[in-house]
Amino acid sequence: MSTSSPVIVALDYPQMTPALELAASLDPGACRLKVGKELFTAAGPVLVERLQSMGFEVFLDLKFHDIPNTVAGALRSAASLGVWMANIHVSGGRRMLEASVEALSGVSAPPLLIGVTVLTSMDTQDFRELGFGNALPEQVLRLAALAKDCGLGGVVCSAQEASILNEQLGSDFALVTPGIRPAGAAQDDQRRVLTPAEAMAAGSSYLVVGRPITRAEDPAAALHAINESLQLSL
Ligand SMILES: O=C(O)c1cc(=O)[nH]c(=O)n1[C@@H]1O[C@H](COP(=O)(O)O)[C@@H](O)[C@H]1O
Repeated sequence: MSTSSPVIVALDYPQMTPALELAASLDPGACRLKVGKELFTAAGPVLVERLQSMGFEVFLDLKFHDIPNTVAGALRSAASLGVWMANIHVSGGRRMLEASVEALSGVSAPPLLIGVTVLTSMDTQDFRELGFGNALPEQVLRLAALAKDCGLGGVVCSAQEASILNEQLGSDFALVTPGIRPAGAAQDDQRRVLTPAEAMAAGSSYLVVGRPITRAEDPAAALHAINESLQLSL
């Protein structure tokens, strides 16, 4: 099932059971689901298939970052699971990005291929420590422009960078934004954050939301409140 909600709920759980319980409490018409490194390492492809058979579109967030041949193979495996979205690190460089696009070119109904720019857990200080000479938003724009040039469908970035990316790269390039926190919610380890409504106003295409939903007393109600704040009645 497809949904008009931009919300992707991050299922960051250590095992299959709590992930399936949470999924069962949500409506596939009201969100998509993200399976990341922790859950996929524990539960594997079977879990992805279970979520899809419950009607959810799945973002397989394994952030591949390796030599071109290895990433291309990993993406072919992801595509064979029938996932809706998959991601790779743009900092793997042009040849890795082009090999990724090429790997999916022969696949029927391939996942939307998204490049990770600068993680939303990083702030300017973390970024400087890595020795980058330019400012953080400039680096996000540089990586996003490279991703677009290589044929990716969009990038993961902070919603704080969404308006500049939209302006420079056009609105048909998807912006997937984690670091979403409803007003008053704990920031946790995220650093570049915006509220759901602010992120949409800035030009985000999809909002990745984990703990504000999964750790809520009533996750379905927390998701509903976010959709309502976006004036979506689903
Ligand atoms: O690729 C991602 O999804 C991702 C990229 C990024 O820059 N920052 C980021 O937080 N994420 C993921 O988005 C989710 C955010 O979860 P919460 O911080 O709990 O809302 C986590 O599953 C992260 O792995």
